[in-house]
Amino acid sequence: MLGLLARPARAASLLQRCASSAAAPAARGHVKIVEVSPRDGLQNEARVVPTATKLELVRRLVAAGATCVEAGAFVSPKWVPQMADSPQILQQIAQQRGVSYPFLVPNDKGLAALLDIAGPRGSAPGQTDEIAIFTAATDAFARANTNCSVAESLERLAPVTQRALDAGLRVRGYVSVVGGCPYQGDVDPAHVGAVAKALLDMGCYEVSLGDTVGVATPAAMLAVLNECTRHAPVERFAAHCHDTFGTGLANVLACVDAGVRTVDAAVAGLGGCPYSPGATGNIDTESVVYALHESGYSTGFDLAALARIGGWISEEIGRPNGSSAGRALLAREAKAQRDAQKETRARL
Ligand SMILES: CC(C)(COP(=O)([O-])OP(=O)([O-])OC[C@H]1O[C@@H](n2cnc3c(N)ncnc32)[C@H](O)[C@@H]1OP(=O)([O-])[O-])[C@@H](O)C(=O)NCCC(=O)NCCSC(=O)C[C@@](C)(O)CC(=O)[O-]
Repeated sequence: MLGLLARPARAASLLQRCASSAAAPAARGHVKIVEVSPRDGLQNEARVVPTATKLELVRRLVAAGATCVEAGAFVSPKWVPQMADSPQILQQIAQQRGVSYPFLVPNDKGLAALLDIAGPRGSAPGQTDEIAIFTAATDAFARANTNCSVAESLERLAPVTQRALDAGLRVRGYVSVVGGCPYQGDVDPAHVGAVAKALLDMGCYEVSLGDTVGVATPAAMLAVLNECTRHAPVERFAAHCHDTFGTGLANVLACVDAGVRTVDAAVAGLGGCPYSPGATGNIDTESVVYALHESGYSTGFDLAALARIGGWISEEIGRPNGSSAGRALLAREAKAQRDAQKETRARL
């Protein structure tokens, strides 16, 4: 991929090819993208984003090829006001066959509220087939995020997980601050491995490794992955990278090279971390999809459609588009449209 940078003409034609088709060659297999923008991307927005906009974001992402969209969080609205309409989202989401819509659940109260709407799996309306539970690699971050230590959060989450599994839901786990903590600094990868193991032992089908504040490097993510894979095969782990220091995409690609086949990302690089000053959003889905397609992986996404969603949602919430890949694709599309109009006028 880096070779492209030195060859603008080839880069331009690759961009055009990427923008025109989701069906890039997939010689190296499929990477699942968990689109987290409706939840992780929007949760820190100070201005309330209308429920209809969130639903439209989910709808557009699925239309662009997403098969897993993290659609909201049944957390305390006192802690995260932006997620207060998650029950309405779950009720109103136009669910598509073959697409998962996980919701974050921090405790029994959140699960009870979700099950009140969703019911056991298979009982419509408003069903989801998946929840995501979350803890951290450090006590300081766990306290800031969930008001309890890591050990306490695991104790709290075990019965939540069991109850969700009994209701037929799949449970995904998150470990935050795997690459560094804004309060405690360095994080021991072996400790991340132990927390990830606890989530897997509980019944999580997968654990997403969150570089929450975007400080990890590829070497750091690989050290974490090495420790985690002492406990379970690499397919049980996902990469969740933020891009504060510009290493997000390199971290994702290093993890994929090491065998990770699920990557979390947010369109337009939406997001941020309320507990880490200056932390930027999630790695943008557009650059992840571009880099994966160009590296021979499939993702199922239509990159041009994704770029349009990034432009649209950025305008809706009044933020600059945080995806440089998305901005480039949109600029090229706009130029192609202008050229086509010029040509039409010239022919008349
Ligand atoms: C865990 C708690 C609830 C503990 O919060 P607490 O204050 O210790 O709990 P509490 O039991 O004392 O409850 C406080 C109030 O919240 C209510 N409450 C309690 N639970 C719920 C619930 N589920 N749904 C709705 N309301 C709830 C509860 O009823 C009570 O209301 P009051 O009685 O005062 O009116 C709180 O700390 C919380 O909600 N934290 C969530 C914070 C959060 O959502 N953070 C962002 C998601 S994690 C993340 O972004 C990282 C990730 C996943 O993306 C990966 C990465 O990047 O690393």
